[in-house]
Amino acid sequence: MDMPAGKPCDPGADALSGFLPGDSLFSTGGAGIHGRGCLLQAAPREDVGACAAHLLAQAAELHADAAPATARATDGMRPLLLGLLPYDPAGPASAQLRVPRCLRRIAAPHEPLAAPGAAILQRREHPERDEYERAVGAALERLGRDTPLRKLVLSRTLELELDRPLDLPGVLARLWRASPHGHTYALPVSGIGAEQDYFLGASPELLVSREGRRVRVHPLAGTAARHPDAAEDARIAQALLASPKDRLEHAVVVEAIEAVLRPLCRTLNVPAQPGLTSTARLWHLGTLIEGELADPAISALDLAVALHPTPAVCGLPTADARRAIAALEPFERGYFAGAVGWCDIAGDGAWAVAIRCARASGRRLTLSAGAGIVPGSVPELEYRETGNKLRTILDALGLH
Ligand SMILES: C=C(O[C@H]1C=CC=C(C(=O)O)[C@@H]1O)C(=O)O
Repeated sequence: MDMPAGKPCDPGADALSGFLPGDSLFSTGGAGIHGRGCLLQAAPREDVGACAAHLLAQAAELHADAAPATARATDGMRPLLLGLLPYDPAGPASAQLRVPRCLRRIAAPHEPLAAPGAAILQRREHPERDEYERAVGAALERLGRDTPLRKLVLSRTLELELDRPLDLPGVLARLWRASPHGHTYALPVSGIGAEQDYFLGASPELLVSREGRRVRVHPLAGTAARHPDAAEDARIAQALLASPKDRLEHAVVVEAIEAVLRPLCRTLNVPAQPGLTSTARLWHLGTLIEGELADPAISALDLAVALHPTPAVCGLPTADARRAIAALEPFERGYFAGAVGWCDIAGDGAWAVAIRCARASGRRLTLSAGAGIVPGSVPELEYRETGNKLRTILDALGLH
């Protein structure tokens, strides 16, 4: 096992130019954590929280043994892990927890970034448009029946083969620049060295953050495509805020989150009305929920595990929605619609909903996006909405 301070960690002066195969990234707003290599890792199937606590305790011991050089190797940060939780804890993808060998804080890239210039050799939508729209129709039928199901999220994928391997540092820099208020992330998911598969993206949605007792959650649900004309863009945003269908889609998410957090918090503020959040391409309804933990031993990762999957990516009731999704989606979600983030040894951390993402394997990428279906959803519009969500990654690749 490599010691954390054995080698100096000098990934390069520029924010992401020194990003190497095996490195990890998670950013919130303008500040990022860049992890170099891997000191310890685990792929727990069950009890992710306990496994993380054990991993961090081991890391702390190693850090203590290498005390004088530790501050240099970890940029003064406490031992922390970067992690990825799959959408389905019982599915084939297992949770990934890794304590990087070295850590450093990095800032968002500020130079204008050239488009990567990759071209698409092959593209395949899975499911294809007709099949996706039929699945939305079938979901609407289920919602209309006498069932407890109130919402489910249906997704689709876009598989691409590029003419060259993905320029990961370049794409991450472009994702981060285009999502200055979101969470840009990249974690290795399998393979070794240059052959490493990555799960990457730029999520606008905070699943949960914890700092001491302070907890924040910022669920998003309800979407409209932005418009280049400012007046029209503002009109679209107001129409979204007033849309009963989108308000319902959003309210279901807030209700589920409140039900999880209320028993864990001694105070909890849940605004009665959603606000608006924007990305480069989309408007979303969002509600910032803030609270104070009753028990400070509950870590950011424990909270992420408790909340995941929210109805922003699954549905309500969760078990019914999960079953309906499994019946209607013809693919395995893997890490899409999971959670990605970090947690340190004090239990502080931040986790984003793993959306606006792709799994990359050399020249091959699988992009995924979903849309919340409630009574009143229109299959064609949900297809278009998922297309707009896929553009987060396509824009970063310089593709259309
Ligand atoms: C499931 C996704 O987005 C979620 C987050 C914001 C808005 C959503 C919506 O309006 O459907 C989704 O709940 C995705 O981007 O794949």
